Amino acid sequence: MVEYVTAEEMRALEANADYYGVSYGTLMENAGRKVAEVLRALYGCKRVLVVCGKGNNGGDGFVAARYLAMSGCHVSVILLGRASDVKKGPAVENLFKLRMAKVDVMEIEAPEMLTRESFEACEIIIDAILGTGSYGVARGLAARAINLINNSPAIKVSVDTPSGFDARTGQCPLCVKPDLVVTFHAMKKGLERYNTEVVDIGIPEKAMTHAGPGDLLLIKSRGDFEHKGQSGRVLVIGGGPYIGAPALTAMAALRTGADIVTVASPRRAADIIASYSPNLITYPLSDRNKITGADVDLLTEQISRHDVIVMGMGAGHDPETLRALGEIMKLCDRVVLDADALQPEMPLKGIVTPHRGEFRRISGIDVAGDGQEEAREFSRSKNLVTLLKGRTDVITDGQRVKLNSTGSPGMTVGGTGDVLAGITGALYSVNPAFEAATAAAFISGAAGEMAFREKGYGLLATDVVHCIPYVMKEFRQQQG
Ligand SMILES: NC(=O)C1=CN([C@@H]2O[C@H](COP(=O)(O)OP(=O)(O)OC[C@H]3O[C@@H](n4cnc5c(N)ncnc54)[C@H](O)[C@@H]3O)[C@@H](O)[C@H]2O)[C@H](O)CC1
Ligand SMILES: [K+]
Repeated sequence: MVEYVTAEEMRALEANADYYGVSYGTLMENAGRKVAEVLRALYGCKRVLVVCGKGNNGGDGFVAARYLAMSGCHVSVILLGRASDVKKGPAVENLFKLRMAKVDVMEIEAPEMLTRESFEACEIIIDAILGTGSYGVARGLAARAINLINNSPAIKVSVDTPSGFDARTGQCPLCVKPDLVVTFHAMKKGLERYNTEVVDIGIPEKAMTHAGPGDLLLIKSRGDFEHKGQSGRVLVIGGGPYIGAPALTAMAALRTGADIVTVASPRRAADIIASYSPNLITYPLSDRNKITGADVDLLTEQISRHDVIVMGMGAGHDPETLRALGEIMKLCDRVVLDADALQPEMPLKGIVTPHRGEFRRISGIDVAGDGQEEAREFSRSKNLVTLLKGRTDVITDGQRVKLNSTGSPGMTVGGTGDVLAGITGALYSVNPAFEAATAAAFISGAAGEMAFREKGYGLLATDVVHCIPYVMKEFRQQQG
């Protein structure tokens, strides 16, 4: 079965590869070298013209040109722009390396410099103008070059995608018509219509199996929206015998980017939480000490005014409370269930975030190994997403499985599970469940690592909450 990846998924894989030790530069070196190897194997060493864009696709072209030149081929390079326009990072480095290898690079500063002759004195043209970063119809110098390439009698080899190909739509209004496409790592939708070779460029297994910064690229959070409330409205239903748990969940949801977080708790807990932080809106329930059946109707309106409901933390095991939680769950669409809401008789749905003991309680299964198969089967049978917490977390929707190994020994302190539930709820309010749970596990663990670096074993769950925005900012900044 052909496995496809989207442009966004490739960007996420690249970011995870970099995080797991295979840098962008190494990926580009591997990509360009593979293009040169495939081309030499198929066509031998002909006169080659490499046409490069300003982005990383062009960077691959610089690397391919260097390898072909070093193996004795006659290579010339056209850059559609000035050297100073080339994307910072591995592309610029490889333009420098290419020039150090004494390969001539012609910088095109004006369209009239691109003439039919430029594309005729060669037998092979490598099209490294646009790759997965292309959007919309090819324009400017790229459009002119595409037309001239297509009018040339030379063999055309496209790097990653034919330039002008929109990897989001698979459409190609104005595209290079290649004899061969050498695409990286996996097929892209729409490339089936070309003679395409998929080459491995060394993306490590862990970049695919484990959560990483790339998974933050696949989700939206505050900053991706304009108006208040668009970044998600989370209702936390919990508290009673315990008061801190729902407060930790709520603060974590705010720190992750939810716009509005309301805590619905029994009256005593609600009063204390309201005094704990002015950032939190509290909604006192009917009884002073525990969640009861009277709260089911009381909460109907609140539930309709929020995108996600995070339930269970600190609610206790009183039979009336558990019955009430089960009834409330039936009113919810998107829900994150944690702690006391994780009972076998409950109508479990949405995202469940059990540790192994809670997983045993809801599934009857004692997880032996890493829990992947057990969690996947449970998610499949219940049609929900399981985030099974452990030294390595397992996130699954019954089909896909992702592992998360961020986290620190200090996170055994009480409350970190409440924090994870809050992060999960905030992300689930504006993202699909599986992507939200994967990113939440990564963020929670990375925030725990940051807190551990600062506080060692003395870290508290509130320290983890404090680190959430720093972690999110750090990883999103790295992606540019
Ligand atoms: N996926 C991997 O593991 C690797 C991918 N590599 C290569 O990187 C490109 C993607 O690079 P990126 O910099 O994101 O974008 P592009 O180079 O494709 O293009 C960006 C460049 O082009 C301009 N632009 C965008 N759309 C258009 C348009 N319609 N018309 C004209 N110009 C356009 C934009 O302004 C930028 O300047 C991927 O395909 C791989 O080839 C890594 O190098 C190796 C690992
Ligand atoms: K290309």
